[in-house]
Amino acid sequence: ITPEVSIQCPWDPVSPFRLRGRSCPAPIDDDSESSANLAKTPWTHPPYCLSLAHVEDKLCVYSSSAFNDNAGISIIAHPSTAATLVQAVSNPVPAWYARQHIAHSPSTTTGPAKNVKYKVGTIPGKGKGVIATRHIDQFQTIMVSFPAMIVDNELFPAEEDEGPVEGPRLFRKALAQLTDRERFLGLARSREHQSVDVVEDVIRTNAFGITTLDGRDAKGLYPEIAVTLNHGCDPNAYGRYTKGDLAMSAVATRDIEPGEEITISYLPLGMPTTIRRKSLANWGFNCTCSLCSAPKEARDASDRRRERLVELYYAMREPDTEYDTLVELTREFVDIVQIERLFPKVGEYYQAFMKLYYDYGDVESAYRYARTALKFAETFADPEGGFCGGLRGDIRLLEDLLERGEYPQA
Ligand SMILES: C[S@@+](CC[C@H](N)C(=O)[O-])C[C@H]1O[C@@H](n2cnc3c(N)ncnc32)[C@H](O)[C@@H]1O
Repeated sequence: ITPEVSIQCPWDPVSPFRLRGRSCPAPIDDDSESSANLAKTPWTHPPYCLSLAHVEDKLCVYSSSAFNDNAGISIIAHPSTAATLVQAVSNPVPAWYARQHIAHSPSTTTGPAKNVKYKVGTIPGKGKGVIATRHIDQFQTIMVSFPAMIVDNELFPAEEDEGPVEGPRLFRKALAQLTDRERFLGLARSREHQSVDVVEDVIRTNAFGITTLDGRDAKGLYPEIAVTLNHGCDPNAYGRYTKGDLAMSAVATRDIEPGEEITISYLPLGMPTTIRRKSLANWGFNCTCSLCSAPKEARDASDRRRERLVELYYAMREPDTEYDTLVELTREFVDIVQIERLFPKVGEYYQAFMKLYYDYGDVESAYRYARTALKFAETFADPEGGFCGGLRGDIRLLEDLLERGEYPQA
């Protein structure tokens, strides 16, 4: 690693408090030459690196004690990934707004809990949970959390495989360098009976899957969200991750009234009961959410609708599907999405519709679906992420086609 080399940061921050187009600092690791650059970074400890047997580059622990109002962060990543995280970790902006929602944790609250529309209370059958105290509008951000840890998925092979033997050493260092260790250790574990490292267990049980700016899959641990929000199979909130500032927010998928429990889905949305049960086994609890505890007929009806969505998805793609049939199938699909309230998936679904209608030469409908897809994606996905960027490009292309009128009519 050559310290002088500065790579172009793949992120143009949206925040007005940060500069556009700044380059990322050079990657640094534990060799003496590169650690001379430590002062230019937010890292408060020298990188602690291990060369893993089957991995090309080193994996290192990077920590910043000041991050997120001194809660601290530890990151286990390749040096090149850590370099792309420097901007987000240096950003002092999140502190005031990340902390304003932690009303239930006075020891860590530095300011008045303004705008907090919920409280933490007891939920029958689920332990603690989050309850709305005021009306929350659909699409509103309910809470924001910043990560205590980010770990490259290299340390998390498939459940049945053993992780690299060096894993526990990296995990231990990451925990030791965390300012607020209680915030981490207070989280649930689900493999206490097995010989799994505590840090690994906490992360496997509570972390969200995220992608770093350089496209690496990782796990992000967001304690405030993980410790409070219970799982719902028909949730009224959705976890939205924004790469540029590393925030995870809970966004309302529909209007929420005071007294309602706020839930997110721990699983991909839209799964039928049997698959949900199997997947939830990973968390080791019997789901008592509104859908799982609904009468059997209601659950079966929901399952049928969810299974029907998959059938429709394939039927719409059949090459011999007539245009009129496509329109009918789309209507049925949209109706089910409404009934099952799968609003965070509208971006993805409507993007697929855009492609299909375009293939049928119906550019006007393709354009309408693309616009709606973008509106939902900007709410539930990362507005600066690749999915939204791709949609914006598609919309420009479709606008251009519509303006020129140069396309075969449906
Ligand atoms: C991240 S914690 C959420 C807060 C937790 N209720 C508590 O009191 O600490 C996840 C745990 O909450 C419980 N939980 C979450 N969603 C649930 C659900 N839908 N049904 C039953 N228990 C649930 C399970 O014990 C699960 O392991």
